Amino acid sequence: MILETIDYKAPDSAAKFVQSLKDTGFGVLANHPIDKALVEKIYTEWQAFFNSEDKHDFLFKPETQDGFFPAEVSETAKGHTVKDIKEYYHVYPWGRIPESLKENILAYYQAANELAEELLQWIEAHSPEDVAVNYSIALPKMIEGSHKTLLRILHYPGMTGDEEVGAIRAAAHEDINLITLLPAANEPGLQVKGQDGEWIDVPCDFGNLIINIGDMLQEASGGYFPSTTHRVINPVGTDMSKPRVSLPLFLHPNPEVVLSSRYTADSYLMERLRELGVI
Ligand SMILES: O=C(O)CCC(=O)C(=O)O
Ligand SMILES: [Fe+2]
Repeated sequence: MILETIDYKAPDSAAKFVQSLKDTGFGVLANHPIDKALVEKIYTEWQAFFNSEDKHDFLFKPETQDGFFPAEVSETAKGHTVKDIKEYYHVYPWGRIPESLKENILAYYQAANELAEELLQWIEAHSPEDVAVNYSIALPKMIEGSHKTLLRILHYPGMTGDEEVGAIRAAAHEDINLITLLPAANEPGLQVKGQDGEWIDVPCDFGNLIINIGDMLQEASGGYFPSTTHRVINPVGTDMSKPRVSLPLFLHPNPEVVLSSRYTADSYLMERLRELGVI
């Protein structure tokens, strides 16, 4: 499997991008409209937040799921028994956000949502007719004004050597949502699983934007777009002590959106969160 980086501004970018999503579940865009300087500022200021004790004032609320999730309550991926080596913060525009971090993170949330709408339009336009006919409403409409779309700021601390045996930064998993937008993180580690079972590094040049299909779009497209397994591996050697920050935006439809004859967005999400043990 090859993950080709696609120039967002090229005349055939939409067709190439959607082909990549169909073939691999992933698409990598260069030359896209997300402001790199903004992303860099966010990495720096959130790294400082995770290094401070302030984060404990924002402990997540189980009912609303916004706020800080310490490493002790971090996720265990579906089918795994060992917790991931990570802590994270869930940003929703309606949720709690540290005052000094609000401006940049909300600017990013909005810009990334706008781009996501355009990319869903690309996916809609390049879905074969027999697939598109099953979308209950246009894909960009599914996320319009959604309060469920989640921006997660992930902090993977530098490794100390005391980590639980078998634990990695993010164990192999699939995303639950429609699509995920992820700026290349400040350190490598993200890998995607090819159909032959081999792990491939996702091109992580700073400035790339990585997009992947989640289970909800796999469901809505009757399996045409695959929700591909991915993971984040631990750094080794001299990079071992380097922390890593990443910023996935999980695009979630409005809860009442019909995904398929089996699920609405809400019933699907609830089933998956129960499996993850976070509700
Ligand atoms: O940190 C990353 O690069 C990816 C994280 C991820 O896959 C997730 O949180 O679902
Ligand atoms: Fe993921």
